[in-house]
Amino acid sequence: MSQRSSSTFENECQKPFALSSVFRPGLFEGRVAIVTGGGTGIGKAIAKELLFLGCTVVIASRKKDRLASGAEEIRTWLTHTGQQATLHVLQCNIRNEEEVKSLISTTVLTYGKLDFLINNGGGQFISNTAEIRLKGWNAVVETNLTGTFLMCREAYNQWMKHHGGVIVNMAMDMWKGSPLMGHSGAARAGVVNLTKTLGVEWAQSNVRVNCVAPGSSIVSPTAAANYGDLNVFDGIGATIPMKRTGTVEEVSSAVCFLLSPGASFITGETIRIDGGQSFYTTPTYSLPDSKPTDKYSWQSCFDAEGPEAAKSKL
Ligand SMILES: CCCCC/C=C/C(=O)SCCNC(=O)CCNC(=O)[C@H](O)C(C)(C)COP(=O)(O)OP(=O)(O)OC[C@H]1O[C@@H](n2cnc3c(N)ncnc32)[C@H](O)[C@@H]1OP(=O)(O)O
Ligand SMILES: NC(=O)C1=CN([C@@H]2O[C@H](COP(=O)(O)OP(=O)(O)OC[C@H]3O[C@@H](n4cnc5c(N)ncnc54)[C@H](OP(=O)(O)O)[C@@H]3O)[C@@H](O)[C@H]2O)C=CC1
Repeated sequence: MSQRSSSTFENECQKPFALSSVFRPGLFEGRVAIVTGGGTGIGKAIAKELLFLGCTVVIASRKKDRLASGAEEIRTWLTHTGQQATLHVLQCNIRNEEEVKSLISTTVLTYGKLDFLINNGGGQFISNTAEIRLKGWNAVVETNLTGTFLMCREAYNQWMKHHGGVIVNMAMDMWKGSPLMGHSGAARAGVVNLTKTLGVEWAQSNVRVNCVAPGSSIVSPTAAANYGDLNVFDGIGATIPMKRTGTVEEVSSAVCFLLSPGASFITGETIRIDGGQSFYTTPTYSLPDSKPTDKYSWQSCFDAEGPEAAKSKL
């Protein structure tokens, strides 16, 4: 079997506009999508790929400046691809119910429909759970779980209930717990569960709801900046069975597959995009040194309590 070397692949990718999707051009022509967090990182890659495939895309997030610079980059890129598609920018904090309602209604009013919702916007900060203040806990849970719920509910009630559609949610590698990201792990586990529920409840409306779960390994400058350390992804590749970090394109193509007719019998599912990391036992969080914890056995109780106490229980 011939094996393409990684350097060949890198060279291909350095031709920035030659390769923009593994899917066929025009696949999403006539479709309308909302991508939250579409101005940066993974969301920006999803927006680009959808546009490349002919979809009209609304990107939405909290910060005007991030949206504006993301949109400028996307438009320049789109021009170079030679493809024509519409990109629309709307400000929205997914934690705010009124803003979410308005994002969906503006999209439906402007473009007459809403086919795809990609709930990519989200995130968290790093902290031992014992040190998380209630405001910080609430901020992360509202962003990742409540924000996803609000977006799904409004997309469904305002459009998809009567017209069908596809939703893709965002989780993370929280399968074995999330040391130092307890708030986000709990919220994303909720998102995975919500995805299953909605997949069942909304099947009757021809709405599919799925989710992607990237490992803590998808390199983007904005994600790194969020942790105040541009090198935060260094060293992570070595802990992954595939021996490398992931790319934003590798998340985007999974999202596009889930949106496509090729996934038309898939709903309620979460796809891991983590190079096998979540199935591998090497911990990314090292436990602090501590003495062995207390063991339970009848003999140890007898030893601890002494023969008289044990006899008195007979
Ligand atoms: C280690 C490698 C990991 C690689 C894997 C990457 C995974 C990813 O998910 S990458 C995505 C990264 N991007 C983001 O996380 C962006 C979105 N995140 C945020 O905006 C914040 O983290 C947020 C969700 C907490 C929302 O922030 P904000 O809008 O400012 O929220 P509030 O003003 O309502 O509340 C802030 C509240 O939260 C606590 N807090 C925030 N940051 C920290 C921090 N760095 N350390 C400790 N606590 C923090 C704090 O309680 C804040 O309230 P105040 O105390 O009043 O400031
Ligand atoms: N990179 C990785 O390794 C992993 C990433 N993820 C998840 O993937 C998603 C994208 O992350 P990534 O691109 O890497 O990082 P980014 O920090 O670049 O993306 C986060 C995006 O979410 C938007 N956002 C955050 N809070 C809100 C909000 N309340 N309302 C609307 N938009 C919001 C941000 O825009 P703005 O600031 O303008 O609001 C930003 O565009 C996130 O949910 C992230 O947690 C999950 C696992 C691993």
